[in-house]
Amino acid sequence: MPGSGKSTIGRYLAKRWSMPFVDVDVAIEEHIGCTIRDFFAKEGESRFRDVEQEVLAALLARPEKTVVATGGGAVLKAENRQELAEHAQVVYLSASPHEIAKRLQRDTQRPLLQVDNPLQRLLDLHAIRDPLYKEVADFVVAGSGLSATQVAQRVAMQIELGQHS
Ligand SMILES: Nc1ncnc2c1ncn2[C@@H]1O[C@H](COP(=O)(O)OP(=O)(O)OP(=O)(O)O)[C@@H](O)[C@H]1O
Ligand SMILES: O=C(O)C1=C[C@@H](O)[C@@H](O)[C@H](O)C1
Ligand SMILES: [Mg+2]
Repeated sequence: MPGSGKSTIGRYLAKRWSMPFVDVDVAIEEHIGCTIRDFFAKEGESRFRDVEQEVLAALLARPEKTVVATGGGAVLKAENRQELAEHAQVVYLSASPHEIAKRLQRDTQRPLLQVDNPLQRLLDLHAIRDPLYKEVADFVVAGSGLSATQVAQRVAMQIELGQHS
């Protein structure tokens, strides 16, 4: 979900494993040459999703092991879910819409949440996406009530356990 901690936790994991970290949102902004917010306003969400698919596929094709923070909506396209399942270990950072709304109270950068009732928007997004996140994830780490560092440690433990079993 937007605000679930993908960028924060992704950076922590990359440091822990001495791997490169790529935030797909940042890679997209480099590719389009403006902010995602402006791109949404100018070109619309559908065009954004096409660019997101292109950038994500290119990142997943990299031979180097990399920690990737996807955009929150990457799972909406079946092609992205397929690519993720095939080329990555996927972690779903689950967090309740109420907790995310609290974290992002002062945020102005996430275009989907610039609405009168961001909590309702998060509840709607969660209802649509939760099954898709679960479909594509190798495992789910529940983040509500935990600090970002605690969540990152749980994710690291799950992945490291998987690699030694
Ligand atoms: N487990 C956590 N507990 C409390 N705050 C957190 C936690 N995880 C992340 N945060 C805070 O929530 C905010 C959003 O986190 P972050 O930017 O990492 O989310 P994101 O999933 O990358 O969002 P987006 O999909 O919009 O890119 C940040 O201010 C971050 O410090
Ligand atoms: O949840 C979403 O659909 C989005 C999340 C962000 O990471 C960006 O990819 C963009 O703002 C769309
Ligand atoms: Mg992010």
